[in-house]
Amino acid sequence: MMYLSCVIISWKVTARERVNNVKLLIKNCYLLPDDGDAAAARGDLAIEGDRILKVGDEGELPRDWKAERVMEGEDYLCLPGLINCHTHAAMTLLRSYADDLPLMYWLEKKIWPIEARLTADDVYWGTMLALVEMIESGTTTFSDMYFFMDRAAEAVEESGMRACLARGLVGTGSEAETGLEESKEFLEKWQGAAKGRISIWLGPHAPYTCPPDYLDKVLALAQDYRAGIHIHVAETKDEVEQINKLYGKTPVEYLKERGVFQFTTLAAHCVHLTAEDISVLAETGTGVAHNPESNMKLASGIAPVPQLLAAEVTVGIGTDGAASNNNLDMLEEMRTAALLHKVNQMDPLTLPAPQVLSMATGDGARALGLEDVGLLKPGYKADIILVDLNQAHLYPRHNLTSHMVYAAQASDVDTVIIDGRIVNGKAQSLDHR
Ligand SMILES: CSC[C@H]1O[C@@H](n2cnc3c(O)ncnc32)[C@H](O)[C@@H]1O
Ligand SMILES: [Zn+2]
Repeated sequence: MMYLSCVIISWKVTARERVNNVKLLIKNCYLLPDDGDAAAARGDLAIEGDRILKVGDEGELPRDWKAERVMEGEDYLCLPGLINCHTHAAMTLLRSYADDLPLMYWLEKKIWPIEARLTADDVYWGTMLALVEMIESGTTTFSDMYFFMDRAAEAVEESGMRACLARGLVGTGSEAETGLEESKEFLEKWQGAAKGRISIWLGPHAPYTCPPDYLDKVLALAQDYRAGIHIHVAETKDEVEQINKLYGKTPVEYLKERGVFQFTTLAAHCVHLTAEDISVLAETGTGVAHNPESNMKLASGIAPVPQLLAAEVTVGIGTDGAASNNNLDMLEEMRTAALLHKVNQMDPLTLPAPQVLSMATGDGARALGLEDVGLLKPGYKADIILVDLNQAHLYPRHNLTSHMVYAAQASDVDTVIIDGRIVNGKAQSLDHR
């Protein structure tokens, strides 16, 4: 833990000159066209405070507007920050701790026993490690479900990141009531904190850990606090069988019957769905967090993403925790999503690059109910990444959208801006070009 805290503190020091909400102008950078067409145009992007003021030709700069800081964008692609729709940040501490196992064995025999021994401090440092990894690889918002969430929220506040945080809730055993109490206190203390960068959700873990009477209590809390619900759904065949045995329903039917989908809901995984389940998710406006690498590694299956998209369900992308992935790299996750569904459908037209990039940005934001996040548009939050295109693997520049999905690497991310602030360590290099 000592070594980990030294690494993180040194990252914080490198990023010490975070630029605070100034008038920032990124000049002549590449901007992707809205329709993901081949040609990326060049243009300027202006930020004032926490918001985008102007992008390329969109919007007008006031005549007397003068940038306080100018960045030359010549070799940079400017993108909305990536949105990791489902993770368990502090599980970085369990990276490569238990691999090559199926979900339930992995959880019951390996993960839950060691999680029972984690302390609040562990969760702070594990979350901090995740934040460094996510920010340095271009993620600007994440949606998390774990415990000791006060400490996770502290880490988020310090890092400058945007996050939707949920205290995970298991409805059996002594933890059940404590979890509800803690969720209530968490909502009261942290909803809208860190200048609005933190949103608090409720995190009933899964249909198989949350019996009906417990889900009802969670929903009563959701009603009182107008909070969203973040839940694992239909992740494995075993889950579907177990819920069918218990309630004679699919996991989605079970949650629908309890009234879960009447609230803003983020359903993680959704691997094993019926056609009827997909209609329910579409009709209720439920967002889905697709986690292809975790689903592949735990051999849970392949989520019916093309079918969900055809039904107009909003699908974002997540990494899941670092113990089942084993990293938090959203560029890699995009590439996996695109390739997995093409080969699964035996159709290279499935999940084209522009669609996958939207899932990892604007669609992810919509799945998290963040209305002014995820797009480079005037009035939107200034959550922006600059990717350094001057890399052997990013030449020639035929199609920059494709480059982001199929060729870019985490280390290409140069500058990360969240809420108008530069939050990463490498960013200062731009100043000296
Ligand atoms: C109660 S806090 C969250 C809880 O979820 C566990 N978890 C991590 N990955 C998964 C997954 O893929 N499916 C179900 N549960 C998962 C994590 O270890 C925490 O205990
Ligand atoms: Zn998960």
